[in-house]
Amino acid sequence: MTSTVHAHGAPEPTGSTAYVGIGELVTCDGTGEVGLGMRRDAAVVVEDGLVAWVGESADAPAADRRVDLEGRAVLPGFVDSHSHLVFDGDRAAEFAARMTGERYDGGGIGVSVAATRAASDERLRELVAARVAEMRAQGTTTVEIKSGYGLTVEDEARALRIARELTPETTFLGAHVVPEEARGDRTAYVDLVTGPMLEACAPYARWADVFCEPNSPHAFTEDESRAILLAARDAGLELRVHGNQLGPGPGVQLAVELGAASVDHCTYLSDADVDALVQAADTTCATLLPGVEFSTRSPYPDARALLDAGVSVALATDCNPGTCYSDSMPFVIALAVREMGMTPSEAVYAATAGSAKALRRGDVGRVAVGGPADLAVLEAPSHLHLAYRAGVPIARTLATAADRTGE
Ligand SMILES: N=CN[C@@H](CCC(=O)O)C(=O)O
Ligand SMILES: [Zn+2]
Repeated sequence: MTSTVHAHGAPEPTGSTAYVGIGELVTCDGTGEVGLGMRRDAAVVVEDGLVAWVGESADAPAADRRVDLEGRAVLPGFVDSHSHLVFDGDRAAEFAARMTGERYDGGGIGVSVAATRAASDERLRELVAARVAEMRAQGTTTVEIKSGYGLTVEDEARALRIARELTPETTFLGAHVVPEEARGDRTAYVDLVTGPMLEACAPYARWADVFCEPNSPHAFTEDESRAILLAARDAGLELRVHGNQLGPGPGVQLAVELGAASVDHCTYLSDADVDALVQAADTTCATLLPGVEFSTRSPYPDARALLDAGVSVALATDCNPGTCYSDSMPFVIALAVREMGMTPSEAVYAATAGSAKALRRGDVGRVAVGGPADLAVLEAPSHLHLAYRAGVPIARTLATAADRTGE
């Protein structure tokens, strides 16, 4: 375990801290409006990285330190359950081309693969750490990180080793695309992913993921995806799927069939896909990534319809160099409200407890006594301001529990 860090890198002091004068405390305890568990004039006492007490500010017990938040809102730190932070290189020109009409088809991933392979361990480690620090500065306290820009046995294992230094939520994505050198023999590449690559990566990964997308020549078919996910499951990894991003496809049904924790994107869904997600709501979340629709000029998924049908909806950034180079959960919340029909409360829940569910984590994404003290604070009196003041940096991490490195 590494030591606890504040958003700005200062160590969390040992002993207890009473955060008092919280104008609005969002606990996500499942009660009240959409489960947000809101309390007014609240206080939270944090001790050694854990929440030790929650209650009325006036009743707060004595602590080693007392911090008056003067009416600010406090909420669980955001849970970003989908990111691809281990990369080098720049694809800003690809983004600019899309803004004038170019379509995204996954072809640019090869550019990031070449740059990432060429980077030293030290440089990659610095890049990933800086991105995680940027997330924390905006209120994110749990992050999932995928591999997928290595696509050789050594480069994928390296990406996961580096990611594992920062989070236990690491995901093996050797099946991101078929790399250029393997295009002539897709079967051989699938054999590599399900064989030596999986074996080298499994020790550093909790999850396995596949870019299942018949609408991209670079990604994986339903049969290829099933074979890769089954092999990963046999190796002890839990499953997630990139599905239905570029058009209708088999991703959602496959994720549900295999009991994946989440199917991510869900931009193009059929009625049968929605039905399957409703049936599987206890097991499989639909993780929506509206930063991708923003950055690829694509239609947004209909979150309103999914929520009304009873689907478990999560929100995440998908921070990556191609489809969304933003690691801002407040930006995602604002898009979810403005473009996908979610209420501000639904969006905050989906970005905290909902996204924790997509990682099968019952401990994070909520504020509960005995749980990790992962807290975000707003320069605002209410969670409504996250969407209301879009683009303004009002969220920051207030406290984090000890970094959970999975070691
Ligand atoms: N679609 C697959 N992977 C990423 C994009 C990766 C890239 O373009 O570099 C995504 O989730 O959108
Ligand atoms: Zn992704």
